[in-house]
Amino acid sequence: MQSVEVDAESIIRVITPALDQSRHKGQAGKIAVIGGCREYTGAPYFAAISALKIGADLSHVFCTKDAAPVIKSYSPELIVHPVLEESYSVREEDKKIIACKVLAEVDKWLERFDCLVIGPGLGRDPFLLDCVSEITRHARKSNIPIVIDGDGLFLVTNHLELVSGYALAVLTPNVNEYKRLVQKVLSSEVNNDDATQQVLSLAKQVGGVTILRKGKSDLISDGDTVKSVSIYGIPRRCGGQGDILSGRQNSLYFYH
Ligand SMILES: NC(=O)C1=CN([C@@H]2O[C@H](COP(=O)(O)OP(=O)(O)OC[C@H]3O[C@@H](n4cnc5c(N)ncnc54)[C@H](OP(=O)(O)O)[C@@H]3O)[C@@H](O)[C@H]2O)[C@@H](O)CC1
Ligand SMILES: Nc1ncnc2c1ncn2[C@@H]1O[C@H](COP(=O)(O)OP(=O)(O)OP(=O)(O)O)[C@@H](O)[C@H]1O
Repeated sequence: MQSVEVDAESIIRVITPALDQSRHKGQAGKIAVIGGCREYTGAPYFAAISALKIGADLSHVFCTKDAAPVIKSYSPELIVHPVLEESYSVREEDKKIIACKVLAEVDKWLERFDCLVIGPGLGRDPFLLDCVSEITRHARKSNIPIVIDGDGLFLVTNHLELVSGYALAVLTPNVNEYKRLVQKVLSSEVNNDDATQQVLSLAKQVGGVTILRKGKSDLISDGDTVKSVSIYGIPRRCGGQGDILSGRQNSLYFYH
């Protein structure tokens, strides 16, 4: 099976709304990133700021208390909520009540968002991931589009029910994340000889979510068709490029 190469630049030009003096703040997009912990403060920043650079009006970050002052210091444009907690800062007996508080804090804002990115720099702390599972469930109940990236993919690969059958979810796996997804969902290994068919099967098997497999050519499938984007960027492969993609994806999803 062949993928269809698309002209991503032309599509972006068509879907991005023109600047218009009659619009008010928020109409070009209110997005949020769920991510950022002790180790990773760059990833949520890259995702949140790139959504703004693409044209969103408001960009929020929900991160751990440790990560928040750092992310705030990168940019005054971001609205940063220090609400997530990792196990090391929560006593066992307080976990239930803290989890409820985290969820209540996020719920206050959730319905205002046009799209969420879940995962850049989230880390893998079990307590934090449990809270993020609940946030994902709430977002899904409210029909908010979600882009899952980074450690969010680690979470959903182990809990496929969080996204399974949710057509408003986009998963953006890199090489490692894709391999884990293929092994979990298709019980097989990555097949680069028929990459198009495999990404199609994967998207279908997860119930029509969109899979964007990052690589030399990005392959994108919703379980019905497969598109590819082969525009070449820069030859450097430094950390953070996927985070920028997921943040931009967030704004573009809303425009589309
Ligand atoms: N500044 C920040 O805050 C940033 C934070 N980040 C956050 O970190 C979290 C974990 O994400 P991650 O990117 O570190 O883990 P993962 O994707 O498993 O890669 C790890 C190793 O896998 C390999 N490898 C990767 N690609 C490959 C390829 N194409 N082909 C072959 N091998 C490949 C390569 O291993 P090596 O070759 O060095 O052995 C690489 O070193 C996540 O939350 C993310 O959002 C990042 O966004 C970066 C900026
Ligand atoms: N081998 C490659 N050649 C050209 N472009 C690539 C290659 N691999 C990835 N890319 C591009 O780089 C972007 C980021 O992909 P990458 O695989 O680095 O994501 P990631 O590992 O999730 O990034 P991050 O460091 O932000 O976590 C993708 O949009 C993809 O188009």
